[in-house]
Amino acid sequence: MLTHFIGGQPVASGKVFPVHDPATGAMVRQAHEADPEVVDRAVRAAREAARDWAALPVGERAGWMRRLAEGIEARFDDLVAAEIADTGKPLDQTRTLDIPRGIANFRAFAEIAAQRPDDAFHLSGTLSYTVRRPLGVVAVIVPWNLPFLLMTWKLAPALVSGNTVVVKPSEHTPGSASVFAEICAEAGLPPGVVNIILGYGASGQLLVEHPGVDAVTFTGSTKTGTTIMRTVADRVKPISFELGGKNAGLVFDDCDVDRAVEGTVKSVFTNGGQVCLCTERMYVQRSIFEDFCARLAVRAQEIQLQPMISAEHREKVLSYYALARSEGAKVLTGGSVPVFGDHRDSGYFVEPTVVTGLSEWSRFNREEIFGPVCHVAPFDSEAEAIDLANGSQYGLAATLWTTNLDRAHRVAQRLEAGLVWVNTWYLRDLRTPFGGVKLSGIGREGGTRSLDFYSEPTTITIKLEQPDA
Ligand SMILES: NC(=O)C1=CN([C@@H]2O[C@H](COP(=O)(O)OP(=O)(O)OC[C@H]3O[C@@H](n4cnc5c(N)ncnc54)[C@H](O)[C@@H]3O)[C@@H](O)[C@H]2O)C=CC1
Ligand SMILES: O=C(O)/C=C/C=C(\O)C(=O)O
Repeated sequence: MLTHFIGGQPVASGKVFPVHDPATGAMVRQAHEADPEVVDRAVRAAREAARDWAALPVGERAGWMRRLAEGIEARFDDLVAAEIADTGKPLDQTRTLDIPRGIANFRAFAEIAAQRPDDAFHLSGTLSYTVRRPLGVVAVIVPWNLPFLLMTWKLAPALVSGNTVVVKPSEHTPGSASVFAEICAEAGLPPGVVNIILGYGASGQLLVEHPGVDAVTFTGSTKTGTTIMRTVADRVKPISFELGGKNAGLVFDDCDVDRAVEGTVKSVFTNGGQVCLCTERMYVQRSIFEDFCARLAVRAQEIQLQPMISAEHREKVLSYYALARSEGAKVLTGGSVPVFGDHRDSGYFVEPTVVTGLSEWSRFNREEIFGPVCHVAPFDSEAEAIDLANGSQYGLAATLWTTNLDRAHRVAQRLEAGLVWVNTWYLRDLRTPFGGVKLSGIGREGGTRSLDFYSEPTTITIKLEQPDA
């Protein structure tokens, strides 16, 4: 039974909820659900720890980040097991991406914070300099698709900046967060610096509306992002949001087609398509359209399947497969539920799916599906390709495939997206700004952008006495 982690201690509450293995549908564990009393207790614990934690020199907090990274390394296998039990991710991906990124997040932000120079300006007899103060208590609300990666992506910069935190992982994936609570305790992190509460969206709602919470960082659906925005509006709490995507991939006929097909397989199907950066709208130059579609459909049939996170999410993805048909799509591959003939038949799998033939105005091409699926459409000119890519209410990521360097720069700079990858997908440098435009989010995290969000600057200006001439 998983408990909350508050003030350095495991804490139980009245109600519990089940967590299922998406690969089999079986219940793997139960977890306590945070009620108003638990949420209040967690926020109070964070507030009590805030002053001493903020008072530590940044170098000491960076040292704590390195110790947490070592703690993750020591519990690597436990974290891998917890993440797979909750999500059904492939072992290889979990060992090479999800958990290593947790380690990298703590190490990267330890260095970025410790090495960041302070601002100072000298102007006609004045000296101005800036000191940065933490925000206080930060609510960290994260989703189920990359649970450990995304939690630590926010925790590391929040903590190294001097904030204390209350984290609420997704109700579908409390496992790795609970192992992380043990890591914090084993490392001897001061009680109350990291608090973790478990529960559904209602527990998250209680957390963000708590008057003791100073700021909210959230990754998840645009719908929940707008709810949180409304909730915190009265208190003008700072927010940082990474929300949904309906990302475009552009394939020009001067590309390396093998590379473009393989890259597209990754960008559409990684993590079962359950990454906000995944591509759902492919646009391919007409001269190579038929060949590209045929090759993508073949490769889609060969990939290792990953289940959808829940029965409900599978229904949502399948409803879009049905919608594609009703809107008149041609299904090139997939469109249904795979049959394994074993225990996976009670899991939450869907077939990787590639469709064509829909208009840009179809719901299928406008709404985030968040599954292993894409629509492929032809284009004739560079200008048309850019218009198609930009014709979305989302603007998180875009991918383009071309060997023409001028075109790569020209097109990349005209795409309305926070991130553009050229001849690759999901290549991350943790120092770069990360986030989206339009319905895809507010603000940027990554590198010093994260430190800017998790702290407030105070500018101090001193009038210097001029020496007598
Ligand atoms: N772009 C992204 O990164 C993600 C997008 N999604 C999309 O969202 C759809 C719904 O999935 P959900 O798991 O329901 O995502 P969600 O955005 O509702 O959940 C993310 C987190 O927010 C919490 N939450 C929910 N309501 C809240 C509230 N009012 N106040 C505070 N916290 C709250 C949840 O418990 C979870 O920890 C998916 O089908 C998918 O399309 C889901 C996860 C990540
Ligand atoms: O930071 C990363 O590398 C990945 C981020 C992915 C998301 O924010 C998401 O899928 O929601």
